[in-house]
Amino acid sequence: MEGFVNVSVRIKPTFNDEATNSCLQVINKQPPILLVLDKSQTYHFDNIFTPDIQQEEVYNETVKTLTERVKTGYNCTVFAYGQTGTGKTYTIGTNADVTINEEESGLISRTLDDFFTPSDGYTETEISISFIEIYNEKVYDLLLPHHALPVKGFTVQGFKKLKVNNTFEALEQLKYGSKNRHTSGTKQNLNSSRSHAIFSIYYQSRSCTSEIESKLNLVDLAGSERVNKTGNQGSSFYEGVNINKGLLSLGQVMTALSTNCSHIPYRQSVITTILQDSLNKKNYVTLIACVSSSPEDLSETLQTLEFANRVKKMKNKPEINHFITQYKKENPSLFPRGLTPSKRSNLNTFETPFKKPKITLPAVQETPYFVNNSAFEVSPLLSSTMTSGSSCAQQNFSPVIRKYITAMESSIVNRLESVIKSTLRRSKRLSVRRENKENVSPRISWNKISKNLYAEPPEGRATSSPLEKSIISSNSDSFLGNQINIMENNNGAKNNQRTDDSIFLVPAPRTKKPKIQNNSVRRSSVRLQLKQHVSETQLPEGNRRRSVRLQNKQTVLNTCEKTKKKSKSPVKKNKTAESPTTLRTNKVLQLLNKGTIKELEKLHTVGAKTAEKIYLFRQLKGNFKSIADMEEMPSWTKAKFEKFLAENFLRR
Ligand SMILES: Nc1ncnc2c1ncn2[C@@H]1O[C@H](COP(=O)(O)OP(=O)(O)OP(=O)(O)O)[C@@H](O)[C@H]1O
Repeated sequence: MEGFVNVSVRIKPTFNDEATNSCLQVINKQPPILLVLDKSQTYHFDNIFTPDIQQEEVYNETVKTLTERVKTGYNCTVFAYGQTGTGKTYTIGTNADVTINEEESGLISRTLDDFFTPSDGYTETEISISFIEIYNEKVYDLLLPHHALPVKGFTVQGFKKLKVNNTFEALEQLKYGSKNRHTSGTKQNLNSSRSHAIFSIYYQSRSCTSEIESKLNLVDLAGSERVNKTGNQGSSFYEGVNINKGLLSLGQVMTALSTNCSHIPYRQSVITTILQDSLNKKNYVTLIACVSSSPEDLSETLQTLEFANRVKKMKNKPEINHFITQYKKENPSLFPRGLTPSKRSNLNTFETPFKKPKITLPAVQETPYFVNNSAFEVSPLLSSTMTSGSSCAQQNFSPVIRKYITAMESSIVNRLESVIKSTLRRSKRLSVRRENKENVSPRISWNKISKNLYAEPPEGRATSSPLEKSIISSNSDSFLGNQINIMENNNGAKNNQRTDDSIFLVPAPRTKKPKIQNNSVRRSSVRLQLKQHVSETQLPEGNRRRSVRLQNKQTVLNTCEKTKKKSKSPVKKNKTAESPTTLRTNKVLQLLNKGTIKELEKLHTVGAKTAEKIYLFRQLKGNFKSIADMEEMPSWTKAKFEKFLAENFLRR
């Protein structure tokens, strides 16, 4: 597939008012060789179109093959390069009068005709077009002329990509865009293009075996010009500078590509930046160099021919943009060798290439799947799927997509069937047991039990939950003792079956630590009493501070003693103020104090480590000071635990 870039030269016809002498001569037709008379220099090109050659022949020799390649998944680009007024716009067909004369219609309209010719076999094709120009190094959308478009990376953002259904629609857009193009009259061309125009045709097709996304760029470059010849001044001069800048960087890119340079200077101008995806060796590139045979234009003609000659040296190895679905893997024999896998990176200027097919499934009636544990009804969709095999059989999808949908559906149906079967088996078992009047134990929802057990009754609720009630009202020793007995029995019999009463498996509640009168309160009361004492002694103003510092130590100690006595005085506990949680925990606590370490470990309310701690407490003849102590323990660190031991037990 490796080959040289296709380069053709088109010589513009000389008109009456121009010189009749020609500086160019075709000395051989096959292979075509062009001789520059004055310089005795020869050039070899793929095609040399003399002035008498018509548009149709130019198309057949240059773009027709590319159209076929685009249809098979290659990206292709055609450039028209040359001096101003040599027929680039005429050749490409980006002029506004494209539809006037069919014979003179350019490459664009002929290419569109080819794309809209119906192809053989079952293929869904979609043709879209875009038409942009680069004027003064800024990109403008000719189909949506407003502001300059931003270029991010190598991609133009926000240009209009229009889907067209026939050549006529596309040509209408071309005509509209051509009118929006920046043109002005120069000495050499009355309707000179002042911008580079890119007309892109996007081809997308889907068939039963493959999906293709590719594009053809037809680029009408602005003419290279010499300021002294064009006589441009002011803004036209500035336009000319930018045109030449773009053309120069294009030449440098081509040279870098032809000499296999590691760095390709794409970013030197906007035209090379946005054509980066087309100006590379992975795509087919065709150059049509338009020249004038007039001796006056000899230097420009030579420059154009030199450029074309450099491009001719560029070797490319086009890669197919064609991606074949899973089907190829399954049926490799159906696919010819040489089709390389898709390279989606080549399509970086495309927007989302394919719209995902919308799968509209028939409306589903809300019908229950399972009724009475023994029989079930299937929804209309499911039943149709299970019987017909595919709900999208009537949909207009390609065979490959249909195949995948069918596979997905069958896997869903299989799963549903297994669920239905298992549910039926279970319901059958239950009904048999009910018939035999067996005790069918309901399933225990541990979350529900824990909620019922530990949830604080909401405000205004008169009674607690049944479980709460039973625990609170029952004798703690007998109730909890029973539970331990049950557990011990179960453990002994290695019976893992849980009962509704095994409430100890529910995690312990965590309640807020009740506020305890701490030292700070005591200290503040001492300070108050000292203040009173000082005011009572009525010391002179100046000595008051000193006297406070020099307070008799005995006075302070006496005050502290009094406060201690006050705080130690028995406080009447309001039993009714204790919440059900506190009561419950107290009862658990009592059990913990009596039980052995094994019993403690069995209770999941505390972890094994905590059980050890509790046991250690007991060994130390300590007792839990409050509920808060026990409740906080699981989260304690070792240091905190040791501190607690030191403060509460070791001092005693
Ligand atoms: N092969 C041709 N046959 C008939 N007329 C031609 C041919 N080539 C060019 N012309 C005419 O020459 C004139 C200039 O051509 P055109 O505008 O295509 O040049 P250009 O290279 O695009 O110039 P510029 O770079 O300034 O835009 C046009 O009127 C066009 O019709």
